[in-house]
Amino acid sequence: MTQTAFLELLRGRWRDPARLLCVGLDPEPERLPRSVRALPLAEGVWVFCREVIEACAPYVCAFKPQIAHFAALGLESVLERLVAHVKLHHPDIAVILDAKRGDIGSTARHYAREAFERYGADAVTVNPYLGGDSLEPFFAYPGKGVFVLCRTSNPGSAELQALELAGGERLFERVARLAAGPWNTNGQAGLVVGATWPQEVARVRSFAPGVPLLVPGIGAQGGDLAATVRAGWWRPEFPGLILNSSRAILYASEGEDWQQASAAAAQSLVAEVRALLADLG
Ligand SMILES: O=c1ccn([C@@H]2O[C@H](COP(=O)(O)O)[C@@H](O)[C@H]2O)c(=O)[nH]1
Repeated sequence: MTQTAFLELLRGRWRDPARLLCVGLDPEPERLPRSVRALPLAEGVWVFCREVIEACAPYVCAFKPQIAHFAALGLESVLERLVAHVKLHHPDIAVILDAKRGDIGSTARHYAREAFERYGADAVTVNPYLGGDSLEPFFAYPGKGVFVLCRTSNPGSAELQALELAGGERLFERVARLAAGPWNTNGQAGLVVGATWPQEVARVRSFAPGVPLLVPGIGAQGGDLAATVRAGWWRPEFPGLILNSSRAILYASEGEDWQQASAAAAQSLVAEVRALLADLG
């Protein structure tokens, strides 16, 4: 069966231009609602994530499972099942596997296979530190999105990513230029830029026009939603922003009304984005 290319999935969901939300799936056993914690761990994580997917599906352009949250618990099979669930029940919604892979080519081939063949993700996050050749195995997959870490949301990200290179360009700017240009051999490149750095979102947008930006950092990390949308939004038919929120949606309520609480949090984020876009004109 041919799969829809990642950018086509985004275009489909962006027919509603405010549907820029990506809900991150970062299960944390101690934060699961009491009734879910009563289940065996694998069953609890499956039920919790599946219900969040169902509650939030109307509001999202993508889901982003974070692989460490599953692998650390030995729950890779739950992750496989969740991706398959999205692909079966919501085939128009993209799954971005947040794995931040990066290694020499021979190993990177296995990471790419893991993301796209084992898990069946539509896109994956990768670390560019080893250079363009380490990313080739990911870009070798036609139609699969490759999100290159550019200016990450964490407090220490400037330590390396903002270093000034000879000639004055900063490292993250070089990454943006390379990822949008020569590295992007399958035409499905994206960049990861934190909502905690809206000015850098604007810089990255100027180096990578029209490239989708995966923007974590709103919600639990306190990133600036309004400034981010203004800085990174591209065009009405291709807004170019995937705004990730994980904990603020997943754990909107840690009580037994969690499905409704997650749906309400997702809906209100989309409403906020809609109001911001109306202001943009
Ligand atoms: O720069 C980055 C890159 C990835 N992440 C990941 O996104 C989510 C954010 O979770 P919140 O609960 O919304 O803070 C998480 O999976 C990170 O690993 C990021 O935060 N920053």
